[in-house]
Amino acid sequence: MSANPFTIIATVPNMERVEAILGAEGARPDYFRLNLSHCTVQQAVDFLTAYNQRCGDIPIFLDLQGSKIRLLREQPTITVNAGEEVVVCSAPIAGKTCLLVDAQVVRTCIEACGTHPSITALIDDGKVELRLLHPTSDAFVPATVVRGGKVLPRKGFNLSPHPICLTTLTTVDHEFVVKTRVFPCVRYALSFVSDPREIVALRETVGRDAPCSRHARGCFVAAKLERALSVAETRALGAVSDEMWLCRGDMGSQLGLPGLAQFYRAFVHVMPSFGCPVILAGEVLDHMPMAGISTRSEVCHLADAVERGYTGCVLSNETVCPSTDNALAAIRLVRAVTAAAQADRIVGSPFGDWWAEAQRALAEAKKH
Ligand SMILES: Nc1ncnc2c1ncn2[C@@H]1O[C@H](COP(=O)(O)OP(=O)(O)OP(=O)(O)O)[C@@H](O)[C@H]1O
Ligand SMILES: CC(=O)C(=O)O
Repeated sequence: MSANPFTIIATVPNMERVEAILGAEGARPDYFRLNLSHCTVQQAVDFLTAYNQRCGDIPIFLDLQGSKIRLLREQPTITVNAGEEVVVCSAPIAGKTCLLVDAQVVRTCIEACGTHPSITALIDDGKVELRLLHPTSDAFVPATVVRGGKVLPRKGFNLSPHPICLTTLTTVDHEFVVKTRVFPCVRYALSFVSDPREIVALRETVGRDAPCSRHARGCFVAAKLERALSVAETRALGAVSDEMWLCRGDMGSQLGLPGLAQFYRAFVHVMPSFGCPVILAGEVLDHMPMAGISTRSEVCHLADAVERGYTGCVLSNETVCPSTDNALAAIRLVRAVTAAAQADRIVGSPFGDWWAEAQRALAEAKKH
């Protein structure tokens, strides 16, 4: 069997899922990922202590929130319906259906509503959509639900264009980094980056002497591309990052789905010039968590990802989903499909003649 250079990063919610994955045949990912937005600093440290003992030789990405906006931890789980009136606020208000965000985000929404008549907020990658209305108080922003659904704590809250640009780490991320840099297996992924100074600040916070600073530039950092950026801005991020993740969940909320398609079409051609590996993230096998089977479309897209030169993918819901069986099946399927799609495997497959013909066609196209 040929080597499969396509790497798999599997998101895990807890050590039980790590154990289940490690104990299963043929479902071993190359890296794990823990999203720090869903745990406290102490929970992250406890998890990493156990992880380090069990499988510290497998690097794990710690995903930092950066400038990503999320509903607060205190957000009650509720269902909102299309047409319903709700409010966006930072603390519960009696008699109103509240969507809780940081006070700074409420202020940002109020300012934005003053200058733009129609602002949309997308929650949980667009599963719930709000139209923000003219605010009459500085405590909340009224909104109408355009697309109803379940609202859960800590889900992403997207305003487009994304209103926060950082040049350094937030206080919360700083605390996570200081407490987790002692684990040699740790790598970092930074959400919603827009400025290379954020990456530099992260490496400086980790420091050269930290146990996880085992790479050429110190600690390993993946920049998560999730918002509208120019080619020059993306190149500048690529120049200081060890790899970049194209995060299509949030990017789809930021650009809209037709916008994502337009951006994506051009992005793949510019990608080889970034000078660092690019990983595909967000809804890679979106049908697996619920259905336990992927669509043909998802499988073909994985083959395209190999062809385009993505060096791997991040599995999110696919491996945190309640069904361990479906999580294992997702990892196995990515492995099987991306291995089968490697050029040297196609040569010896029943499609070898197709591959030879494809190479001839590509060479011919290059001449013109
Ligand atoms: N450590 C965890 N504890 C509890 N639930 C988790 C944990 N990690 C992930 N989840 C659940 O799985 C979902 C998918 O995880 P994931 O981290 O990929 O998505 P996310 O919250 O949308 O963030 P991002 O956009 O950064 O990927 C989360 O929204 C959350 O509901
Ligand atoms: C994975 C991720 O962060 C996204 O697709 O938005």
